[in-house]
Order: sequence, then C-alpha cells, then structure tokens
Amino acid sequence: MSDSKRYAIAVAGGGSTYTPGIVASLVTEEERFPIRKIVFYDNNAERQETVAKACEIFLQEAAPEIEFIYTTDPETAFTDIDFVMAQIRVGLYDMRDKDEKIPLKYGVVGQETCGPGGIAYGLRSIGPVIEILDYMEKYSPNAWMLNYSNPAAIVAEATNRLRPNSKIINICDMPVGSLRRFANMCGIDDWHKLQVSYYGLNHFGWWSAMYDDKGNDLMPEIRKHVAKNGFIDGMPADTQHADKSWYETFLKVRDVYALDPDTIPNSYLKYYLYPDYVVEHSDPNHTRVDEIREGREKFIFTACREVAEKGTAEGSRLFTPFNHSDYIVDLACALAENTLGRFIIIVPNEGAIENFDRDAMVEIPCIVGKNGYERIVQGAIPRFQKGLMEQQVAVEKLAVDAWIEGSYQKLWQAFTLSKTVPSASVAKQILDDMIEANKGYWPELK
Ligand SMILES: NC(=O)c1ccc[n+]([C@@H]2O[C@H](COP(=O)([O-])OP(=O)(O)OC[C@H]3O[C@@H](n4cnc5c(N)ncnc54)[C@H](O)[C@@H]3O)[C@@H](O)[C@H]2O)c1
Ligand SMILES: O=P(O)(O)OC[C@H]1O[C@H](O[C@H]2[C@H](O)[C@@H](O)[C@@H](O)O[C@@H]2CO)[C@H](O)[C@@H](O)[C@@H]1O
Ligand SMILES: [Mn+2]
Repeated sequence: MSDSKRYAIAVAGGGSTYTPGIVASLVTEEERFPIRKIVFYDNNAERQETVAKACEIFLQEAAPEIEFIYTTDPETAFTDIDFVMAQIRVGLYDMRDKDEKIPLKYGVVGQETCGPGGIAYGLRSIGPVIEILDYMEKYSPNAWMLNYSNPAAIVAEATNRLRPNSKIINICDMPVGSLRRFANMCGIDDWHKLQVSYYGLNHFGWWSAMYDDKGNDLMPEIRKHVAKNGFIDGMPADTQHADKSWYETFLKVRDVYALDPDTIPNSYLKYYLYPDYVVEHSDPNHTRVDEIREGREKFIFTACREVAEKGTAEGSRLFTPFNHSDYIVDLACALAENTLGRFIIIVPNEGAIENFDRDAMVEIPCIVGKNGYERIVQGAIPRFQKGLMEQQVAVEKLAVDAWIEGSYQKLWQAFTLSKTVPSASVAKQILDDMIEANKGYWPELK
C-alpha cells in the first residue's frame, strides 16, 4: 500500500446494528485514514438495504468523495478492497434467542458467547467466516480481514487452525470499552493514554497492570473503585448500556474481582464464576436478545427508516462514532499507516503467556503496524487464572475439533467441560436440543 493511498473497505454483515457506527468512525477519521470506497456485503438483502439506504444518504452529505455500494454478490463486494471489517451474525437474533433460552431450560447460563449458547453460535459462525475470508483472498489477495463476528474465541481458533497463513485479526470491543471506563474512573480524558498489561482468552481475561502516560500506577485507584462499584463508572450510558442486563453485569464485576483482588477481571467471567447467580437472575422467557429487539435493533432500524424518509441524516443519532467502531477503524489505520499503536487482539500465544499452551488463541496487547502485529510478552500467569484458562481453551478447541470432524462425541465433551455446565447428562440434553435447533447451520454430527 503506497503512503498516499486512499483505502477501500468492505463491511461484511452490512445489515448489522453496528454498521452505522463504523461508517461514522470511518468518516470521522478520514484525515488520518483516507477512504475511497465503502462496500456493504450481506446475505440478507432486505436487512442490509434498510441500513444501506440511510448510510448512503449520510455519506452523500458527510463525505461525497467516498464511493458507496451495497451488494449480496461476493465478487462485487470483495474485489479491489484493502480491508474487510466483518461482523456477521449467522442465524440472526432468532438463533441467538435459542442460544440463550435452550440452556436456561436446563438451569444453565444462556449467553451469546459463553457456555452452551456460545459453543452453539461458534459452530454456526465458523463456516461463513471462513467463506468470507476465502472470498477476500480470492478477489483481493493483499487485503486484511478484521473480524468482530462472535464468538470471537471459537472463530479465532477455527481461522487459525483452518487458514493459518491468512491475513486476519480477530478482535473484541470489551477490552477497549473497559479501558474507557478505567480512564474515566481515574479522571483521564482519553483511554489511549492508558498502558496496560492484560492476558486471557476472549471474554475470559484479566488486567494485571495499568499506568497513565506518565508511568503512574493506576491500579490502586481502579481496585478501590471496582471493589465498591464494579465497572459502574458514573458515565452517562449509551442506548445499549442503559439496559438493565449490562448494568447488572458491570455491577457484578465487584464479586468477580473479590476472587482475585490482584487483578481486574473481564466482566464476562461472571458467567463462569457465578453461574448459579446468573441463572437465578435470568428470566427464561425474556433474555438479552429480547432487550436488544426492544432496544438497539428497534432504535437502529427505526432511525434508518427515518433518515430514508426524510432524505437527510442531519439531526440523526445514528451516525455517532463509539469505542466499538473507533477501535476497528484505529486498527485498520495502524495496519495501513504503520502507526505502531497498542491493541489488545486475539492471536496465537506462541510464548507471550509463558506458562500457557503455545498454540492457544489468547487475548493480549500487541503493537500493530504495516507488517502485522508483534506480541507484548505477558510472562507467567498465576495458577488461578491458568487453571480456568486451561479448562476454557479445551472447550474452544474441542468445539472446533467437533466442527472439523463432524464429531458428536467431541461436542459433548466441549459442552461437558464448560464451567457453566454441571454434568455430562445436562450437557447431553442441551446438546441434543441444540442439534435440533441448529439444523441447516451445523455440520452433520456422527
Ligand atoms: N467481538 C466483539 O467484541 C463484538 C462486539 C459487538 C458485536 N459483535 C458481533 O458482531 C456481529 C453483529 O452483531 P449485531 O448484533 O449487529 O447482529 P445483526 O444480526 O444486527 O447483524 C448481523 C448481520 O450479519 C448478516 N449475516 C449473517 N450471516 C451472514 C453471512 N453468511 N454472510 C454475510 N452476512 C451475514 C445478517 O444478515 C445481519 O445483517 C455479531 O456476531 C456480534 O456478536 C462482536
Ligand atoms: O448483548 P449485546 O449484543 O448488547 O452486546 C454483546 C457484545 O458485548 C460486548 O461488547 C460490549 C463491551 O463489553 C462493553 O464494555 C461495551 O464497550 O460495549 C460492548 C458492546 O458494544 C462484547 O465484547 C461483544 O463481543 C458482544 O457482542
Ligand atoms: Mn467481545
């Protein structure tokens, strides 16, 4: 890529609720990351069109120099692009509904990326994510794919196993969302000023050190805050995080933190460490997906239709950059423009966590530039975290084995090994229901 280049972006999952935010960040960052083309790709023409019509109007008003197209044709989407930003949800919210509600029927955590729901979603995501990666390599062999599609841990294990040489970086917005909260807890205006040590698997990690840009230790202040308030930081919540379930998750970090006051945990650990509490506080008939249908999805699609009806995006709250969209755009910019910024991303361990599987996909800080990423070594981790991670990484690897081999046995083992599941018999009942629910999405299991 030449230094004066303007970049072309394909957004895979153009109909995602996160797409307007990504477009907003791309426009906001145009000066340091110039864009010549944005293409939306989705396999659901109708869903994508609603989002695309609004984005088209916004782009005409805010950045008319950017060419914009949307398509369901892979060749049109992936030809002549520099980056794929992927955020597909295979099976849409209807299948998320099953991921959350089937385990709850058996008294087990029902969650999008954790436990049986996360494994079920993983088995749906692997094939289509690989398909998009293959399209990218066929039509734009030099491009990078930045993948948000969940469950990122299982998708990362699969892409590493099945396409080890591909230019793909799997990412999560949880670390950056949390950094923004930590900065706020310490009265620091910009989370980029934080320098942190962090290790784990995706949605399964811990901060072990945090400093400000002058090298001052922030851990004492953050520890004090988290012990008292969890991740509730007093910032006004956006639409999504004003939801009751996010509030509860951020508050519950207090109890997760209590288990190891030396580190600050990822909020997702509540599903593994307090599964009984989570189930008791779940309504099996109204889970997170229902909150989203009533909240984020409704807001995004209503706002898109309003922009299309009015013929202007002026005054719409749709096109607001936020940390999720800023993060993926920052990362693309780092690869394109060699910024050498620090990013917490999901990569093969290869010794960065000294006393952990070399071939596990771990989430750690890396330096990112034109030639990819360089890991920042995290050293040896404590026994508590290591024990938990070994169990969880085995779940993720068994799930990918099961997808590759079409193995019922390995998938049963994966469900059984999840810390959220109490026994092999409960695992089997959930698995058998999941097989029925995922017909047409999962490989045939023998
Ligand atoms: N990694 C992270 O931290 C992170 C953060 C936020 C969202 N996400 C993920 O981003 C994705 C989008 O989330 P959402 O809530 O906006 O979902 P959504 O259902 O609103 O959007 C997903 C889009 O993907 C499309 N799609 C599904 N299968 C496809 C395929 N095979 N090819 C092309 N398009 C396909 C759907 O039609 C839909 O328009 C999910 O996977 C979600 O888990 C990840
Ligand atoms: O339940 P949803 O669909 O609202 O959110 C699911 C996603 O949640 C995580 O991202 C959070 C993040 O943890 C939080 O700190 C803040 O930044 O908002 C994010 C959502 O935008 C998670 O990382 C994703 O993988 C989930 O898809
Ligand atoms: Mn995530």
